[in-house]
Amino acid sequence: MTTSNRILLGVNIDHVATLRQARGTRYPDPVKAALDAEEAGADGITVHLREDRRHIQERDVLLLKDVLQTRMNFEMGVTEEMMVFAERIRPAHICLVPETRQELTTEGGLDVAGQEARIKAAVERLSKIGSEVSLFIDADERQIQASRRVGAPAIELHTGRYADATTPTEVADELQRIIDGVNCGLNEGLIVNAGHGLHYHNVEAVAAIKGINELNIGHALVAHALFVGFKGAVAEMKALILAAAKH
Ligand SMILES: CC(=O)[C@@H](O)[C@H](O)COP(=O)(O)O
Ligand SMILES: NCC(=O)COP(=O)(O)O
Repeated sequence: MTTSNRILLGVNIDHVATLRQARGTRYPDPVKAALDAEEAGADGITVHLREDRRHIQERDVLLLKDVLQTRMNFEMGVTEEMMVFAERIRPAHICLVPETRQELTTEGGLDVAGQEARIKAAVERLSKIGSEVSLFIDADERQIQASRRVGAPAIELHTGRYADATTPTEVADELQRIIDGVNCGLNEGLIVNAGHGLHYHNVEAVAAIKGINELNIGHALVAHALFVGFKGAVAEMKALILAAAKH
């Protein structure tokens, strides 16, 4: 069980691609954003190749595979098309996420407990290509224990409900749920990551949870980058989470 204060920042560049796709242009290029993020201290780059290709495209993933100095965390739905693509690019990390076409964003965690055989088969298949597989789940004991049973070495706890909480009580309850989830994951022997909806104003409490390995953050970074530049946005976030993790 790791209880060190070291915490990693995974920079999700999906929404750089969102801006590009909005006009069908060649810019802004998420590959450039990834390289800038690495220079500014990102420990890894996260991309979600959605089934509907609303932001990241295959071209982005293929280029990133060649140019990243850090490592790619490839988020994907559990579909045969994505399995085949992942086998082709062999990313260092793969995060299995739930996906529906109509959703605005990833609304909840993967139901691992409800489909253990299917997820176990996917984890086994993707582990064979040398990728570390994590499961994007809610901070729920049932899902965490199922994640361990299907053989995933890592989980990423969905922090969306915490990020969306409005009242102090709600925020405290959601934060406690994440803390309990982290402890449960560590007790199960899992690497515990977290992400979704994290922002400069809400990230410190999550970064301060002992034992979290990595935070994946995207939308807030891209939004802030409009005003301070991508490198500045990443460097600011990295400084914030490192300082919070030290306390
Ligand atoms: C799984 C997840 O949380 C990320 O992929 C992130 O949310 C990307 O943004 P969209 O959900 O808006 O595609
Ligand atoms: N898995 C979460 C992620 O990569 C980033 O989510 P968000 O910060 O864009 O909400």
